[in-house]
Amino acid sequence: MDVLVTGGAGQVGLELQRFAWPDGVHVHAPTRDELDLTRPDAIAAYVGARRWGAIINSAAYTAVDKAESDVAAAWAINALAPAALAHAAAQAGTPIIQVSTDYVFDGSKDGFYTEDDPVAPIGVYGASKEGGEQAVRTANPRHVIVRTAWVVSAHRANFVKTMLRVGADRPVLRVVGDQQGCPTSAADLAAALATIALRAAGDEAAPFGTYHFVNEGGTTWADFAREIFAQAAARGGPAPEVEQITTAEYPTPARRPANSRLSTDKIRDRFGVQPRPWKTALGDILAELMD
Ligand SMILES: NC(=O)C1=CN([C@@H]2O[C@H](COP(=O)(O)OP(=O)(O)OC[C@H]3O[C@@H](n4cnc5c(N)ncnc54)[C@H](OP(=O)(O)O)[C@@H]3O)[C@@H](O)[C@H]2O)C=CC1
Ligand SMILES: Cc1cn([C@H]2C[C@H](O)[C@@H](COP(=O)(O)OP(=O)(O)O[C@H]3O[C@@H](C)C(=O)[C@@H](O)[C@H]3O)O2)c(=O)[nH]c1=O
Repeated sequence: MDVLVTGGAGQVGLELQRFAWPDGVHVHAPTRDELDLTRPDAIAAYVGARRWGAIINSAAYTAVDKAESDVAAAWAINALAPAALAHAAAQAGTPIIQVSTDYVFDGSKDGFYTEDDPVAPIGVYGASKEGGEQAVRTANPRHVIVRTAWVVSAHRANFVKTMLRVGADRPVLRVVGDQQGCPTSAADLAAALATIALRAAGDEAAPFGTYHFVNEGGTTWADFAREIFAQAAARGGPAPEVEQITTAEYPTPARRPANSRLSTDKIRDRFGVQPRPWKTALGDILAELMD
């Protein structure tokens, strides 16, 4: 079976290629040069060229602050490209797995968001990703939308790598402590996506729909930073002090939800996926980066 992975050079796309797929599964991860997702004609041609078992769209415009002033580009990659991919997949009878984000929520809920909670994005990135969700739902009934959050890995730009880099230079870091979410290992997410893709490819009656996958447990960015440095210090890495500040004290172009913790009950129940605690997953990432 052939599986198409977009965004192959990204955090999740890289882990999808490293994943130990069963024998007989071939993962194709075209580069941006081989498949430019801003070109619907190129998407239709690439998808139509082969009989795909499943398509996993992990490509996205992920620069949350930059998206506020680069609206057309964010919408092109986060909404129009998923629409084209889902449409081409539907014409071939192929299931599509679309990766989405906790930033579709406004953060006003007190507790963990379920898949039934209403979306209300507060920034361009979240709005464009929500546009992608809607487009995929409309274009292809054989879809699985997987919302995730706070994705980290040993690759590309992410909060763990930023903290280690900045923490090596400064004795005190100021980090917001009033935004709650769920850190997620790109490798753990990739394993969940692979489970879903294999099921969706082989089962007409697979439980298509919208799901959440994050590592287990919630935290704040400040406490996430503290745990990064606690584990890094045990490996001989930097141990700066983390000063907890408010969102108002760390102004950014994009607003971010105050709470975007996601419930994973549905994916556990329907796909049998069991997320690990985020601190355990973080340990594997630091081992890869530092050992
Ligand atoms: N990172 C996070 O914290 C979170 C991510 N998500 C979602 O998870 C998914 C994966 O994110 P992640 O792996 O972290 O993202 P990355 O930013 O690491 O990777 C995104 C990938 O998309 C590719 N891409 C962007 N534009 C185009 C284009 N026009 N044509 C082809 N490829 C393009 C990039 O290509 P290139 O290498 O050339 O730049 C890159 O390989 C996304 O859907 C994202 O919205 C959800 C929640 C949190
Ligand atoms: C670097 C830094 C950030 N912060 C704050 C800013 C922000 O509120 C929070 C996280 O900042 P970042 O810019 O690293 O993360 P951000 O770009 O908001 O991460 C998001 O990316 C997109 C793609 C998603 O889908 C989300 O789930 C989420 O992971 O930490 C500090 O308070 N101090 C610091 O030194």
